[in-house]
Amino acid sequence: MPRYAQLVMGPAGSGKSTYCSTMVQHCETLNRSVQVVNLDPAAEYFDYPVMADIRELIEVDDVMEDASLRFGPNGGLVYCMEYFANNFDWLESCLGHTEDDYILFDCPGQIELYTHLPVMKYLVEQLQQWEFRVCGVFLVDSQFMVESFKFISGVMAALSAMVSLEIPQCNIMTKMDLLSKKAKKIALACYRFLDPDMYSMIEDSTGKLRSKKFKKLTKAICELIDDYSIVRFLPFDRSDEECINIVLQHIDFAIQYGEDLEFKEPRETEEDKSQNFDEFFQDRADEQ
Ligand SMILES: Nc1nc2c(ncn2[C@@H]2O[C@H](COP(=O)(O)OP(=O)(O)OP(=O)(O)O)[C@@H](O)[C@H]2O)c(=O)[nH]1
Ligand SMILES: [Mg+2]
Repeated sequence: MPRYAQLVMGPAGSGKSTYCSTMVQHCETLNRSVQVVNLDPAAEYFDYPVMADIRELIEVDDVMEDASLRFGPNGGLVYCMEYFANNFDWLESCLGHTEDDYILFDCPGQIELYTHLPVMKYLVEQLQQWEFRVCGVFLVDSQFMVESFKFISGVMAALSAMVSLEIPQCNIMTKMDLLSKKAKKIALACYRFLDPDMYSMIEDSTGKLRSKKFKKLTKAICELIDDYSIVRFLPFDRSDEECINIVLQHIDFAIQYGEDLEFKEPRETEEDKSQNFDEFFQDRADEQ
């Protein structure tokens, strides 16, 4: 039986931990069992029950206090994640092996983990060896939509995670509830941000630039994103059950969740019913 995992990634403060707790609550109402693993060694607060917590293995504060290592918060976190990558047996013992596991991994917010460090790739490979089907879930704060430059960098971050992890990935625009009604309507109606139209981004962003060099560079970056044409976003509003459901369905589809679940009897078609009626009346006629 396959096991299922969502790797919840994204820049600091993009709403990863909130996404995990919202999903857990949503799945509870659907009567689906979903567990969460905290992979953020610097996490201080989250409001979901954890099945495993990386802080039991290593904590950033301990690394920073170590006089021989002398790391700051970011270096300390990278050290912790590398330590974690060398100790996957800890994770294996925490995960155990239940059939039809569905686990959310709440990852840290350091962007370099998704752009060029190999730790997340090692984790994906390890999970795949343990028969997990992994879907990347990359969160970007919807406040990024306010400015084209910010948005382009958000798209680039999502794209580098997609390219480096080589797994199905759903990109999600979080905190949609914070957008004003008008902004939300525009975002949803014209799909400019959800299905990025890089050519209108070029016009938007290069108009403000004076330097020709930067104009050219921005244009080249936008064209690169457009060439890949695989970055799309789903809106995520934690107060809207329908919205949460659509996101979950996309992810389930990407990892084919439910494909191996027990087969349910199809409903009888009209033809079957009439056949049964025919048999019934035949039996009654035979009896008489
Ligand atoms: N209104 C609103 N606030 C949100 C939403 N998601 C997250 N927040 C708030 O944004 C802040 C950061 O959210 P977190 O879930 O901690 O973000 P994170 O990505 O886990 O942050 P790090 O682990 O520090 O990288 C918190 O104050 C949340 O309450 C959302 O959908 N709507
Ligand atoms: Mg968090």
